[in-house]
Amino acid sequence: MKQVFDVAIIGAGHAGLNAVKEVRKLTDNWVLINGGPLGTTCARIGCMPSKVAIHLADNFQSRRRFERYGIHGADALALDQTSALEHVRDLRDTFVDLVLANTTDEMDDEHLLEGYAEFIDAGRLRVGDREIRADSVIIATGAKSMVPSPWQERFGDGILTVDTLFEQESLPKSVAVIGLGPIGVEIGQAMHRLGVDVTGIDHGKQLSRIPDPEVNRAAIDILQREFPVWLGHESRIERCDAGFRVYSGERVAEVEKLFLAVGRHPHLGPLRLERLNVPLDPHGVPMHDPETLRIGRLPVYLAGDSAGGIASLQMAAEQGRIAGYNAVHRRPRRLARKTPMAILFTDPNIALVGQRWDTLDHDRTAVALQRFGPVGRALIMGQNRGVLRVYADRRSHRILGAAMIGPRCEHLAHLLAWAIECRLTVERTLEMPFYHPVIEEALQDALLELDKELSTRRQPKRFALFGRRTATPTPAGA
Ligand SMILES: Cc1cc2nc3c(=O)[nH]c(=O)nc-3n(C[C@H](O)[C@H](O)[C@H](O)COP(=O)(O)OP(=O)(O)OC[C@H]3O[C@@H](n4cnc5c(N)ncnc54)[C@H](O)[C@@H]3O)c2cc1C
Ligand SMILES: NC(=O)c1ccc[n+]([C@@H]2O[C@H](COP(=O)([O-])OP(=O)(O)OC[C@H]3O[C@@H](n4cnc5c(N)ncnc54)[C@H](O)[C@@H]3O)[C@@H](O)[C@H]2O)c1
Repeated sequence: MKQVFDVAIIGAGHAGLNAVKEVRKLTDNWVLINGGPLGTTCARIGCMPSKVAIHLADNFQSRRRFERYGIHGADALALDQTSALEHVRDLRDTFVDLVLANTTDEMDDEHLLEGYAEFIDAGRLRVGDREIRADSVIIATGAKSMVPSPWQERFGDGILTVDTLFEQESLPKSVAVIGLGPIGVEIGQAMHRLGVDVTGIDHGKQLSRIPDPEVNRAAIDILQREFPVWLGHESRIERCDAGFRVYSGERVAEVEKLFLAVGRHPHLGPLRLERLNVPLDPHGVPMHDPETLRIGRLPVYLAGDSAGGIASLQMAAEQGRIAGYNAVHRRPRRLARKTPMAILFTDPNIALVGQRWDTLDHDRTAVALQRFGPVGRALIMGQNRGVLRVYADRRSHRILGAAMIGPRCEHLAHLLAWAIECRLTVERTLEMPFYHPVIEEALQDALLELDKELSTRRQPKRFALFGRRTATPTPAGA
């Protein structure tokens, strides 16, 4: 068996698989090492199965609008949770098969090694009883759901996470979702809509750390109409006959199970990184160049969730490509800075684009607020809850960022991200084509509001005079 490679890639998620694609353009002397099941976090427990569950739950939820439309009998509709979970697993298996078919299935034993890797030093790895030498190493080991050890020790039998949820035969009757980040909010709402009695709890005051206070308020308000959302207190848990009693400040819920979504942390423990002798950040992530992804001067690179930055599929793939390229080239490529975007697939969607509220220079920023209440398309869809906030620079008139909760905001977020990426001004964006009746008209209205504010500020004196002169009504027919 081969022992010496140009590159060893640790982890067969999207980061590792994209690294392989880059590396194999230059050399065939590489090995991909993967511990745990193949098929990627995205396809097995992450983006894909969660969105299947959400889609299913949203479809079932739409029965609540039927009576309004004159469609009777919705009360008789019932959801078979076992079949619903089977459907999630079926589609999950399809996604996993698609990943495997295009990647690891075609790799031979010389290129794919199953097992957990640990460093002996920067150029040597141990996988089981095998020692591997590599000129460069790419760490792409993903992240792991956090479960605080005291809770694991005392309540482990009652804890669900995204790693175990979709393996259940049926859902619990009641659940406390602890942690309302993207996972807690998306899965919490889906479980509620699938018939689980959900209580959502977070020790922070923001839902999913939404920095814009208007959007955060609207998101809390909208979710709270479906199930209790308790924010701002540490949770205390004890066992009771029903399962668990969960306290949050003055409030208490009795639930059958606990769904923990308190964060996912880089999965670096088994790698024995201390043997690299490099400084680690407080989360145990080696200090590395965020653009080249290289760790100090070692021929070792970090990519994807294991790098500890934003956990998103596109970011993992892109970092994998950069790490793969840099592992086999002398002149490094740098990670391009793209307009940040985060989309939560709740109903309605929550999205953040570009500059966040808490990083804006508020003296220089014009802010428009558009509610989805009166938006024609949203009314037609019966989904007119939510608010859109768009930020623009008062001097350059460029769009800086946005935060929103509203129907189909996944698409508005992309339009805005592309406008920001192209450095478009409010005026130029308004020159783009808009159709009717579409959700994008909410954006058009927000931009018109910004345009009005920016033009008023641009020429305050002239407009004031002009305004006074024309204040006298023109005689009809003049
Ligand atoms: C529930 C959920 C929903 C999500 N939804 C979205 C979404 O809607 N949109 C979005 O953009 N992102 C979403 N994400 C995030 C996205 O899935 C991840 O950012 C992405 O999949 C990370 O890819 P990766 O390659 O870094 O890691 P992974 O896909 O986790 O791959 C890491 C691999 O390394 C292996 N490994 C670990 N340690 C070792 C070791 N020592 N030796 C060998 N192998 C090892 C692991 O077993 C695994 O196979 C979601 C995540 C979750 C959990
Ligand atoms: N649609 C998407 O893009 C999507 C969906 C799901 C997950 N993800 C990614 O997966 C990663 C993990 O998501 P996540 O939601 O698990 O993590 P997260 O770190 O984003 O959120 C964790 C939440 O738990 C709270 N929390 C932490 N400890 C707590 C405690 N002891 N008690 C109560 N609340 C506590 C935090 O305040 C925070 O709101 C994120 O980086 C996210 O971007 C993305």
